[in-house]
Amino acid sequence: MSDRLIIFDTTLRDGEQSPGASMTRDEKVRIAKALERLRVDVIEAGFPIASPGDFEAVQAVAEAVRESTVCGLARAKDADIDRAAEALRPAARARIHTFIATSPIHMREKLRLEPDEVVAHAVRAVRRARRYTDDVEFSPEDAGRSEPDFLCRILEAVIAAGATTVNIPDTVGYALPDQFGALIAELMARVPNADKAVWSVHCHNDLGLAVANSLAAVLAGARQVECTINGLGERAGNAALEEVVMAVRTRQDRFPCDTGIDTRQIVPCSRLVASITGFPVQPNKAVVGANAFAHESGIHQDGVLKKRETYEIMRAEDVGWSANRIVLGKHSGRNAFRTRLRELGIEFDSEEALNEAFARFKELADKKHEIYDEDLQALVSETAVVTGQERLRLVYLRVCSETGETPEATVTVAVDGEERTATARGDGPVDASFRAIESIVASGTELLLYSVNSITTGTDAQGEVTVRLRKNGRVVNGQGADTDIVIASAKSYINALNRILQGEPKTHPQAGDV
Ligand SMILES: CC(=O)SCCNC(=O)CCNC(=O)[C@H](O)C(C)(C)COP(=O)(O)OP(=O)(O)OC[C@H]1O[C@@H](n2cnc3c(N)ncnc32)[C@H](O)[C@@H]1OP(=O)(O)O
Ligand SMILES: CC(C)C(=O)C(=O)O
Repeated sequence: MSDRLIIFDTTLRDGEQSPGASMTRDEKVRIAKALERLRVDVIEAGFPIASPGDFEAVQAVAEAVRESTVCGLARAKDADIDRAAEALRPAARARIHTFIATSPIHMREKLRLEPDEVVAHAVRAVRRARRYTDDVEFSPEDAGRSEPDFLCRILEAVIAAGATTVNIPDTVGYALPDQFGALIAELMARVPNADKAVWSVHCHNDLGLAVANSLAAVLAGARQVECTINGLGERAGNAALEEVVMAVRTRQDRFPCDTGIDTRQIVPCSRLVASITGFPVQPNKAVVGANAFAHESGIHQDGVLKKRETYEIMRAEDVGWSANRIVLGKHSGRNAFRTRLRELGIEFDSEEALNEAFARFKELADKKHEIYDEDLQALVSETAVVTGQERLRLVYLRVCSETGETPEATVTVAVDGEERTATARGDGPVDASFRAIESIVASGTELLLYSVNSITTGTDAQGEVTVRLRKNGRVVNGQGADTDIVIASAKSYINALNRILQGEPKTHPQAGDV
């Protein structure tokens, strides 16, 4: 049995199925490049038949990624498989992942097919996918609630038809670790041609057991785990990549295999996904939460100072947190700035992008005593968005907020380079600012979500604001960071409006134009 555990990342497909987490094509490419740096083996980039946008995103990821295999999802239908193959054509290594449900309830109530018909669809789909690539994965959806005898039958048939990976999904997060591990062991023992395929698992977190179930499966013999950054995914999410990878690595005394992941890229990748999707990472989240390596109580601090291993089972640096805290300030130069960002896994495409980020860093350093890694990451992800084709830019903001008075905001926005100013009152300083921006841009968008997170601690911490806007059924997220949360809010609002404008004809926004 192989000692390599294949990491199949599905942040861009199942992760995107988290309500509100949809990503643009360019955002998917940025995440895919980060996943490639993380050295994931397979990137599931989307479900090409789902929409023209999903097709283009899979195609763009297939063009951009050279090291990891790029995968597209397809139902057991000819049209889905042909569409996936078309989207994956530019890939250096392409995988088609086809699936059909095998549980009695799904076959009877959803597919309305007899078990024999399900087997026939599965075999036909795998054969068709093999016409396009040698790398074909098959999943019996809802395997966690399927009959083991039927699973054995369909898995033997798809392996004989050419499936090179068979993936056992616990689609509704129903399994328990001992039972799921036993199921994998049973299937691998009973399917006669089991050794012709890699065995994989895909677990959902409805009972908070996705990682535990995945690890139980690996101990039983599975050699691929499907997972997502920060555990994103449909409903309660999928197994978190960072937890699976670090559990296997930390407990090498129990696992007979290891991954090829560059673990130092885990935290930068987690932060990128959080900032693009607008789903912040909870501070107590394992591995990637802000408190994962923080020690608060005296007895723990005393122990760690004497010997780090008394209270730490992993090294913060090994997953991408920095060990040295105060590194950069307003007297630092470009080389220190570039070097620190390189240590965080961030590279600039051009000198212009570096200069743009450096200018923002200097502005921030003037306002803030200490610049933490999290500040830098927020600043760079903001720069990456800003250097795109932005049509609106915040030029000026003044807010007047006084006890007993209605807050008032005056805002100047450059619209395609032309500055416009407006003043508005609101229920609070943020509301007043948004109203002032609206009276300039007249976007007609609906605000679905507004959230503020403190990126670091202290009263001079940067606030990171996420807003979610909807227009004509299209939902976008915007982010902004600043030590002043009203400015961060205005930046995030304008960032979201820029995303709505992206790809639209370049006329000057007037009332209702955005
Ligand atoms: C467990 C998972 O996460 S699977 C992935 C889930 N992700 C998604 O569904 C996101 C993308 N989906 C979509 O955009 C749409 O559902 C589409 C484009 C795939 C299909 O859209 P529509 O054609 O309008 O069908 P709709 O979504 O209403 O229903 C699904 C149909 O696919 C059938 N179906 C579902 N799974 C499969 C399968 N694996 N193989 C074959 N047929 C299937 C259903 O029985 C149903 O058929 P019916 O229309 O004959 O009743
Ligand atoms: C397509 C399959 C693997 C899936 O996402 C699930 O069953 O949850």
